[in-house]
Amino acid sequence: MTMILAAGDFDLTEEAPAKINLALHVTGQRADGYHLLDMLVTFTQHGDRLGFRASERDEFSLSGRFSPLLTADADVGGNLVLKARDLLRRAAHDAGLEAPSVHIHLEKNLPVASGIGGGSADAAATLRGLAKLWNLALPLDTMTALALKLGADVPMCLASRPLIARGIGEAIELLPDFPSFAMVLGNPLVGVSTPEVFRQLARKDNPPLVLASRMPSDHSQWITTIGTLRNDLEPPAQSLCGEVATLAQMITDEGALVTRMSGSGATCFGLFDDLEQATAAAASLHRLRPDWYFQATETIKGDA
Ligand SMILES: C[C@](O)(CO)[C@H](O)COP(=O)(O)OP(=O)(O)OC[C@H]1O[C@@H](n2ccc(N)nc2=O)[C@H](O)[C@@H]1O
Ligand SMILES: Nc1ncnc2c1ncn2[C@@H]1O[C@H](COP(=O)(O)OP(=O)(O)OP(=O)(O)O)[C@@H](O)[C@H]1O
Repeated sequence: MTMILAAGDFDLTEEAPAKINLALHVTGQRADGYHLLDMLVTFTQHGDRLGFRASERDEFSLSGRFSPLLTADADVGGNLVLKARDLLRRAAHDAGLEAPSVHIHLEKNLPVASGIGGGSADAAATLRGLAKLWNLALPLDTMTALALKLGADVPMCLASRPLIARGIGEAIELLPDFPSFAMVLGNPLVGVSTPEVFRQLARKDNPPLVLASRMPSDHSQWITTIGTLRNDLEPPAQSLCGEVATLAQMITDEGALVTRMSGSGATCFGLFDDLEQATAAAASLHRLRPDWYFQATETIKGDA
């Protein structure tokens, strides 16, 4: 079913911003095999959107460019939106609260399995949206614990504000003074397997993310600082998927101040001076590769 997500059709709507790993340093490995990460993370204005309305029975519908890659069937696809709904409903019932039937609509604008955490963002937006619709007023700690059960990136996406995350993503420090950046997102629409990228890492004990004792104080200092950081998953992703290096070079050639891959790829981002330049770059990239995904956007600034 195709449906345009118009706010008026729903009791409330919730944005699900893309998660961008401005830096991702792999610093070790836990006994269970999961890798320890130091991440500088921000979120974009562009993202998925969810709509919620009271309904006689639970319903889930999808629209948007990337919705054909997902299924609305809870049992087949195990969509994270439905997992988040069920988890929050159980927590509400355990607390003696009502969590009535609901129609959830997901407008899927973000490429799937692409290193920008779309599924995690949708799960977090579902927790935020349903907590409001059901008037749950659960403590932030409870919401964060529920988020972590849905995935390591979901607590970050619950915040959807610039932050540093450590561990596997659960230890979060918000960055209230972090600026907004103009950004181009690019994806060759070729899947890269996250476990395979981690398996191909040459080293698992890379230097941690160290920001000088004083945080950069403005936009241009942050750009310089971000330029000195890394995504340790980029070399293995490049060797598994040749398009990643091609894409990064194309974004750099459009004049990006910093170009890097996000997460385990294949999405790469470029930082630009302003949205006008980012929009022109995205249009030019689209002309070069109309079959790939390019999007100009701005990132969400910290809540100072
Ligand atoms: C790398 C990040 O993009 C950083 O934001 C995310 O943590 C990845 O999150 P994701 O796509 O939800 O991936 P998950 O489903 O959690 O993990 C997929 C697989 O990647 C590997 N994995 C993932 C995260 C991590 N810290 N160490 C790992 O070794 C594990 O083999 C895991 O089974
Ligand atoms: N709502 C959803 N949106 C996207 N993917 C979903 C969703 N629900 C379940 N999935 C499944 O989750 C997997 C990961 O999708 P997602 O888009 O979150 O990955 P990602 O962008 O690589 O995330 P990360 O940056 O955390 O690695 C996909 O293979 C997809 O089938």
